[in-house]
Amino acid sequence: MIVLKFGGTSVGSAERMKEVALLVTNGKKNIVVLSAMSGTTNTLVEIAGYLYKKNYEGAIEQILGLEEKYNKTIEELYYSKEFKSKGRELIQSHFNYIKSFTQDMFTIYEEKAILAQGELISTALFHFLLQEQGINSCLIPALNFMRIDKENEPDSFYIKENIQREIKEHNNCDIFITQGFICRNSYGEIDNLKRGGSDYTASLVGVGVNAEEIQIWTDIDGMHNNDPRFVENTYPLSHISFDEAAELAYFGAKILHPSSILPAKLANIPVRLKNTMQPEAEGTLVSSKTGIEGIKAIAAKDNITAVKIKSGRMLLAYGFMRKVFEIFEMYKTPIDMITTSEVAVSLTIDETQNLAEITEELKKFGTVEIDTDLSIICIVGNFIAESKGHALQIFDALQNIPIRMISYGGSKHNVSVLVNTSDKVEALRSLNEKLF
Ligand SMILES: Nc1ncnc2c1ncn2[C@@H]1O[C@H](COP(=O)(O)OP(=O)(O)O)[C@@H](O)[C@H]1O
Ligand SMILES: N[C@@H](CC(=O)OP(=O)(O)O)C(=O)O
Repeated sequence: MIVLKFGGTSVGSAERMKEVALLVTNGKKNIVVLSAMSGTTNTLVEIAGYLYKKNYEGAIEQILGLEEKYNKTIEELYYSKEFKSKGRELIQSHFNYIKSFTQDMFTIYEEKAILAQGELISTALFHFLLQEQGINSCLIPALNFMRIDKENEPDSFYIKENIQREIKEHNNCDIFITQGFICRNSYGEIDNLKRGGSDYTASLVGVGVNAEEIQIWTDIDGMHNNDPRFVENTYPLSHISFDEAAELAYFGAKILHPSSILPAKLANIPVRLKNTMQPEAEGTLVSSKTGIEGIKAIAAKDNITAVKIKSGRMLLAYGFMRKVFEIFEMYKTPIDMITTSEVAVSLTIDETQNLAEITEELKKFGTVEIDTDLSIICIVGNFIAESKGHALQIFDALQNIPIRMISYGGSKHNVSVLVNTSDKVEALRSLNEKLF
């Protein structure tokens, strides 16, 4: 079995959906994971924003705009009157549900239910499309098998058991369609795997059914060596290892959700990144093979905050680091980079909801400085300990850029530098010129 995930741009119009239909019908029993049509989740987030503020006029305007977009898509998507009418009914029922929130209390639970509508609609529309084409497809609702636990981590055992049950129950189907992104939480409420989470769904589904391969179909021909949104002349990498892909995804390569590689790595299921608009392009294969030595790619992660704790008294004492880390653990805030000196510890975080409380706690150990608007530039590759010159190349490329922190040697796949976000694009371009 192969799991094929199509992102928002890949199902972003009637025309695109028809192309996806051609790609998934290759005679095999595949599982298709779909995101919401592009722009939908962003609009649903905006609608939720209006509803929180009780700005019903603003909410209704957005809701009607989105509904109209879907009604237009229906006209282009289906050929027969029967399916056009089925599509319209489906849209009406989802939008009546969304409109119902303009009359009631609005909390995070309602927000999550609204955000789920994008994937519920795209998968139902796609299922109708395959049915109209005479393809024997089945919808298997993600809300029946995708679950996260109290720590917001996927419940792998539950997912495996329930997706396999769903597939068995629909044994006569040729193509299985399910929603990316959405799930239930440990209380059974509708929840999600965070923005961009459909890749994560694909990976968890792939592991749940022990797939031959997990394919992530998007709007670019694979993982590029640098961020194509900021740098010209980037190129796709034909092969990278699980570790390299995980570092790139975590440090900002938007093509993959940060958590999507780990489940595939643990189950040793290859992940292939493909371009829906150019299916013949080779794409990128992510697997356990390490590949050649050297620098492979660069990514950047924004919205980084640096926290510096200065304490002449405590640092030399053993146990100091543990106390610092415990505070971040207490507030469930992951640390990305860390450096130490004799009198200070500097570290970076990207989740700042609890920064005020963390700062108060840290002040018990010394003075605390907070720096915002920073970016981590992550240089990824296979740096074996004996090889020389990589650091020199990197710092030569960054000679005109103020560097705030450096992390080298933490893993053999990653060198990270912290820069001001205002210098990020120049840093990415300069590294591109010097390294590739
Ligand atoms: N290193 C990279 N390689 C490829 N794409 C990247 C990279 N870094 C950022 N991107 C961006 O990721 C986009 C694809 O991700 P995304 O927009 O989430 O797709 P989808 O909607 O299919 O999930 C590309 O269009 C590209 O601009
Ligand atoms: N629709 C969700 C989930 C997702 O993964 O979308 P995409 O595959 O288009 O990045 C989002 O926009 O966050």
